[in-house]
Amino acid sequence: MTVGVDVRIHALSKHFKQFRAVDNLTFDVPPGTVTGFLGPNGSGKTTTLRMLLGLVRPTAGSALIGGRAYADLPDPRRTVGAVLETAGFHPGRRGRDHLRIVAQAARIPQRRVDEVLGEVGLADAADRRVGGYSLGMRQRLALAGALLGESEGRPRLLVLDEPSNGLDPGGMAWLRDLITAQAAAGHTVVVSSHVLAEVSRIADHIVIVRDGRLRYAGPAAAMTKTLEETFTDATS
Ligand SMILES: Nc1ncnc2c1ncn2[C@@H]1O[C@H](COP(=O)(O)OP(=O)(O)OP(=O)(O)O)[C@@H](O)[C@H]1O
Repeated sequence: MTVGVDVRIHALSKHFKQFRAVDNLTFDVPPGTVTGFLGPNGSGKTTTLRMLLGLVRPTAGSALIGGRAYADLPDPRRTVGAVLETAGFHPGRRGRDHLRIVAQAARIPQRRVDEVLGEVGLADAADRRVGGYSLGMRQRLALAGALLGESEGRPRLLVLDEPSNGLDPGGMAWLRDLITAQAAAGHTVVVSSHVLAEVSRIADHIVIVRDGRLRYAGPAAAMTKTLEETFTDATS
């Protein structure tokens, strides 16, 4: 097993005019672990993840994946998979066609499309238009897109922003198994979620932010209280 991709957030800030959405944030994500990225609504989690993925330009600081900014990765879609939001699909497109287009753009073999459709439980719905998908089905399609670039023996980073949104209980259990299997295979997973009970079952490492600032970072095993109590202490 190869363990490789770490994430380093250093003195990262994003200001929207006078508003500090992310404020001098520094933390590391160890490679091959699941890191739970937590914080109340509006605390800057999505903005941080978008900067990590090169979608938002930082006001200051850096967000590095294996020592490089996303834009400098030689093969970003194969190194990083992300689930950010489920609203961005073309409603008239079929699930399989959406993935085919993503695969083609990233020079990922088309055979991966059917593999990931099976992995996320969408094989039977692959030829339906995404506009008719439920929220949970769109979330599964987003996860399929994040898994497309995976290839044998190559460590990756998965960035998952609220991935359990809309999933039914079976879907939540499936997602939990997927995330722990990813880390067991040497991949790094950063997952933001408000479902603390789920996070406490899967996370090796916990990062908590509030008002764009770091409030807690450390191994889950080192917490002296429950995740709920740690979260409340860190954010009140
Ligand atoms: N493009 C933007 N322009 C202005 N303000 C923004 C922009 N993007 C985010 N913000 C603000 O930055 C703050 C942090 O937002 P962000 O989405 O990062 O929080 P979050 O922790 O992901 O919240 P949630 O848990 O609700 O998803 C919010 O107050 C939000 O309104």
